[in-house]
Amino acid sequence: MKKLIFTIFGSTGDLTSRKLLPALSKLYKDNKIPKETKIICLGRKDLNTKSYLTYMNDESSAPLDLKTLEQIVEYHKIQITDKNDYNELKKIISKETDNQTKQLYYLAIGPELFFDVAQNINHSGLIEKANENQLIIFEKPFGHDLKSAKKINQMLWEFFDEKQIYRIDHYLGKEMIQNIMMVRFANRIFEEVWYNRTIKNVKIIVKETDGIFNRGGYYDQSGALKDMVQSHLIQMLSMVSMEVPLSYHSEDVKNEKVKAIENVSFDSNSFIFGQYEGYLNEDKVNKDSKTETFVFIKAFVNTPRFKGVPFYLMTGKKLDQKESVIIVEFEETSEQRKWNLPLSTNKLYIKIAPDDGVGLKFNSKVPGLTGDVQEVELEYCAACNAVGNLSEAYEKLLLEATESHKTLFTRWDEIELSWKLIEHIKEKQTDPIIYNDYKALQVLIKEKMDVKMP
Ligand SMILES: NC(=O)C1=CN([C@@H]2O[C@H](COP(=O)(O)OP(=O)(O)OC[C@H]3O[C@@H](n4cnc5c(N)ncnc54)[C@H](OP(=O)(O)O)[C@@H]3O)[C@@H](O)[C@H]2O)C=CC1
Ligand SMILES: O=C1O[C@H](COP(=O)(O)O)[C@@H](O)[C@H](O)[C@H]1O
Repeated sequence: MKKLIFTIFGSTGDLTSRKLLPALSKLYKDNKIPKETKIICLGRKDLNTKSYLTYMNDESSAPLDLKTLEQIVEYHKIQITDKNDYNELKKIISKETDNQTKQLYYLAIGPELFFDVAQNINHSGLIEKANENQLIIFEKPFGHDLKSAKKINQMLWEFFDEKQIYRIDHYLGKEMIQNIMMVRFANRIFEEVWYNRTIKNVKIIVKETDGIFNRGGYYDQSGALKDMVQSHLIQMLSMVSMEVPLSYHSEDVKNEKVKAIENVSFDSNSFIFGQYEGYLNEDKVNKDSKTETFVFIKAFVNTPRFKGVPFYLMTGKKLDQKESVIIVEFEETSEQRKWNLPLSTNKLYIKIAPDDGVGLKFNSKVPGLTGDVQEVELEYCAACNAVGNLSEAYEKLLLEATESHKTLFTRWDEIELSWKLIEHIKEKQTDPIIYNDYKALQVLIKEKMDVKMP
């Protein structure tokens, strides 16, 4: 690839300021994308390139690398839902393009706009079907329910080849999510015990301290189930529970993930939905909204390997800390049971954020003249061992897309099945309880399900 044109629809939004622009400027600075890169940012706001970058810098939670971005960004005001504006866009892009140019079209917009924008891109000839130099990337959530997701996907297959379609789940770009397969399949000590006879339960946890910022318009229609469970949590669950793939090629891995998702069921008595106190005062949130900002679910993966093992899924906003982690808890040994001592169970921690790493808790003798036993932890810090900083998920994903690698992107059947699961949960959804303290939720989970969530 000699030249790259990266076009962003929804370029004035939160995702672009906090994730896409920082990732693109870093990739450019590190010479990971061509010297001849142009980022075409499209929006409705009346801005020029200079005022756009100033605006985005103000909006971003951390300062942008303006020096780099000034070299590659071009802002254009267009109405992305108006097909007539695409003639102008085509002229802008054609000016920069030859047959060596890779063109990526990134839809950093809500799914309600996917249809119009994809159709306009197709009808204006910006992307020709089967041209593998022209790719289209969709942010999550892909649709807002099963029906809309199917409709979008059907339309995409009319306009584009599957090879041109990239559906993002940014958790797949995270270092430790990619490490799940390594930990499972490249270590005899884990591979041997990855079964229901040795695994007691699995906890998949994504806690956030932040609220919804100014995303009320989107979030209030979505809630934690559609915003987080449908994508990130189900992806994590499938990677922990899938069978050994035939090979580590994208399609083989996805085939196994799909089989795992197909076998998921829920204990509907376990469901807990919460809404943080003050949510109703957030901008663009309905004053009587019942949208959940917290969810706890007990799930099962009904495969011979995992039948009977509870998978506790939990995610929420305004909780005690920012933490994404998978905890695999193992059964007691038969000796432990015999001794009837209060010994801990072994626990494997796959730490996704804020620290990237792996931890293993096990029992060990207290050193010295005592026979006591204590729980100790072995820790591996991936970030500490990386050369330079670990790359952020979006850096990895954008780079993969520029190189036409699809392993870290989701396939349609994964998304379709995940939406089916969300529909099952939604059928049993109850009004959320109001919380202002994570401890109260912990107590509730303990009382209701007899499980201690960290
Ligand atoms: N923010 C995040 O951390 C994450 C976001 N996502 C996903 O990315 C997508 C974008 O999210 P985010 O950036 O947070 O959303 P924002 O609400 O911050 O931004 C939405 C963008 O879409 C544009 N837009 C909205 N409606 C229209 C319209 N009718 N016509 C033209 N442009 C429109 C807005 O333009 P204008 O400024 O003119 O209103 C803005 O640029 C969503 O699907 C979200 O789920 C996924 C993962 C994380
Ligand atoms: O997709 C989303 O993810 C973020 C959490 O991602 P993380 O990388 O910070 O763990 C979440 O805040 C947001 O609501 C959701 O849309």
